[in-house]
Formats: sequence, structure tokens, C-alpha cells
Amino acid sequence: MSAAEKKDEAPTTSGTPKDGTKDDTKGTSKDRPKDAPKGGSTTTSTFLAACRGEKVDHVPVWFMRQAGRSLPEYRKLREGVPMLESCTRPEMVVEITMQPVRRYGVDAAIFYSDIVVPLKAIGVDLDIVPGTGPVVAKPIRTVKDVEPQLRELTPADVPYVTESVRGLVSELGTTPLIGFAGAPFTLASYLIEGGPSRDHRLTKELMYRDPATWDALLGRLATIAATFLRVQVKAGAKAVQLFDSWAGSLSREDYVKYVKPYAKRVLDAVADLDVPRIHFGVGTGELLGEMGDAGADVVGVDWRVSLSDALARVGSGRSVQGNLDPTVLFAPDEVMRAKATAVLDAGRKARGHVFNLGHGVLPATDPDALKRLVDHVHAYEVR
Ligand SMILES: Cc1c2[nH]c(c1CCC(=O)O)Cc1[nH]c(c(CCC(=O)O)c1C)Cc1[nH]c(c(CCC(=O)O)c1C)Cc1[nH]c(c(C)c1CCC(=O)O)C2
Repeated sequence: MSAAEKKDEAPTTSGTPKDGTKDDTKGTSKDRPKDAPKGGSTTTSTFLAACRGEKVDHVPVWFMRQAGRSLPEYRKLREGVPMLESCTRPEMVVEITMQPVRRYGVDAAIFYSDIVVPLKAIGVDLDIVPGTGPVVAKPIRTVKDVEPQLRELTPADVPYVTESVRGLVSELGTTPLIGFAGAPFTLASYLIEGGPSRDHRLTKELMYRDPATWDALLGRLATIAATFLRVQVKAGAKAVQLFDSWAGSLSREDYVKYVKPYAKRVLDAVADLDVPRIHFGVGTGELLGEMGDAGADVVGVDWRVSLSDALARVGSGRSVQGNLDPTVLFAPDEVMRAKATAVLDAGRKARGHVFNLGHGVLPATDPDALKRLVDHVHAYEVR
């Protein structure tokens, strides 16, 4: 049976959570935004069921950066089109988002866009430099930089997001689309440093030195991220992931004091939309409990912490996502399978487990290895 056929056989999401808990922040499908287009029904989605801690007949799997440079069909389509421009072309967004879904039969699609797209949309002078990442022309350093550079985002600023998501929902049928945004700290780090940074020195300096600017900046980024997520869900995205990729550079104490309140604002701002909220960062082993507590239904885990340790930190009231080391895709097949099985075994004890890598697919990854991994996860006996 193909993965796609198997997915269609998944039970409806009416099962009860294994630990008997009920999260009252989530309603039922009756509460779905009225203006959300119907598209294909995702009520049988194993991905959504696992996010909600409901019974599944196979472990759902998708990959961060499943679309992108590891796929030859992506590289071909993107030829001559700058990254940020490609995000504003709905036909291209739909095609690129669909490529890994068709190839791998993954249980969810991730919207092809970038965390800096909403910043670009409000006029921040930035670009994504291939091989480097986002580069900001005029970094934010004082409170006077915040307001002129960072106005509020409105849905009208990103019409191509609404159009792309709508197109995707009808194309995807029963496969749910995950919308996403960058969390305030991770976005702030690019805006303050002016580009990628190893130690986030300038970001932390501003955080410690200038509480007023920090609050103005992270507060504004929280509303921008929340609007970006709401636009995607209103257009039909069925789950959201908040990427606080660089939060792992903080001690737990500093995370709680300076960063968690703003991530919580974003997650709280989409709580009424009745979609699972995934919260992920790299190297966040020490922060997993706090990242769940910020308002996540699912906590993303990178590979530096074992999934069993992660479960103890996240607690039984939330699901987990992760956490195979992306370089394991370069290991011999039997090594990859054994390591994936170990992750799956640990995931059995979770309220719900969504299989993923611990961070994004590396550009040099062989797509055939990813396909074998998807098939391995789908063949894993859950009962
Ligand atoms: C930190 C961050 C960024 N962007 C993102 C994050 C958070 C996730 C993470 O922690 O990796 C999020 C993101 N960026 C992209 C997606 C699309 C969906 C997917 O995951 O498949 C998602 C979810 C497309 C992209 N975003 C980018 C690419 C590569 C662009 C290309 O093809 O040239 C893609 C497919 C560019 C980008 N954008 C960013 C970086 C660091 C880079 C890589 C720069 C490089 O190595 O060339 C910022």
C-alpha cells in the first residue's frame, strides 16, 4: 500500500487523548474561521491527530525544509528567481510546496515562504543572500529605529500569502498545510545583528542594556508574527509552527525573562483559531518545558536531547515533534533505520508524536534517502 493510500485510511480524529487530558483552548471544527475555504477535508489527518494527542494508525512525518535545495525540481524552478521574489509568486509557492508532498507522501505540507517575508512586506530593507541567510541593510539598534522601520503588518500587505495558501489548500486535498512564522527573538536577532550571528552578542547586549527598546521591538515583532500566522490560517492552513530557531542561545533564566513572554503573545494570539500550535527552536533542550508552557500544543525537539528526556521536560499534556539528526540521512541505510526506529520507540510514550528531523533538511541530502525514511516511519507498527 502506498503511503498516500495508507494516509487516507487513518481513523477520524474523534479518539480520546491517551492521557485523558483535555486542552480547553482548543474547540472543535465547528469553531473554524467562517472565512476559511473548505478545500479537501483534513479530518482524517494523522498529523493533526498526533498534534492533538489522538490515536493514530501510523506515526505522521514531515520535514522542516522538505521543500528547497535538496530537490532538483526546486533548483530548476528557482533558476534566476531570487528567494524573496519567489515567495510573492503564488504559482511558484504552490508548486514548490507541493514538490516534497508528491515525492515523499509526507503527512503535512509546510508553506513555502520565509520568516523574513512579513518584514520585507512592511518595507524593511533586507534580502536573503544565498549561502548566508537574511541580511538587513539598516540594523535596529535604538528605540528610534523601531517605529519607522517596523510598522504593523496587515493582511493587505501579503495578498500573495492568502492567494498561495488558498491555492495550496485545494491542491493538497486531505494533506494539511502548516503555516509558520519566525518568533520575536529569532526575528529580532536578524534585525539587530544585521544578518546571521554565532553568538547573538548585539542582540543580547540590547536585551540586557535597553529594556524599553527590547520591549518595543519584541512587542511589535509579536504582533507581526501573529498577523502573519492568522493570515495563513484564515486562508486555510491547518496548523502553525512558530520558529524560535535561535532561542537555544539563551539560558533558561534569560529565556523566561526576556523572550518567553513575547513568544507566548504570538501563540496566545492564534489560540482562538482551533489549529495546533507547534513551537520549535534549535539547541533548546534546557528550554523545552518553557517553550511548551508558552502556549504550544506540540514542542519541536532538536537531536541534541534524546526524545525520552524531551518527553520528561515537555510533560504529558503536549505532543512532541522530532528529532532525528539531519546528518543521519548521510549514514548507511541500516544506521539510518536503526536511529529512526529509536526515535519512534521513544515517541510511543508521548501524548502524540510527529516524526521530523531535529532541524531542516540539509541541501546536500539525497531525496531518495528521505523517501526511504518516510516509508520506514510509515511502516512502523504503532499498536
Ligand atoms: C532561521 C530561518 C530562516 N527561514 C526560516 C527559518 C526558521 C527555520 C530554521 O531554523 O531553519 C524558515 C523557513 N525558510 C524556508 C521555509 C520553507 C518551508 C520548508 O521548510 O520547506 C521555512 C519554514 C524557505 C527557505 N529559506 C531559505 C531557503 C534557501 C533559499 C535558496 O534556495 O537559495 C529556503 C528554501 C533561505 C534562508 N532563510 C533563512 C536562512 C537561515 C536561510 C538559508 C540561507 C542559505 O543557506 O542559503 C532564515
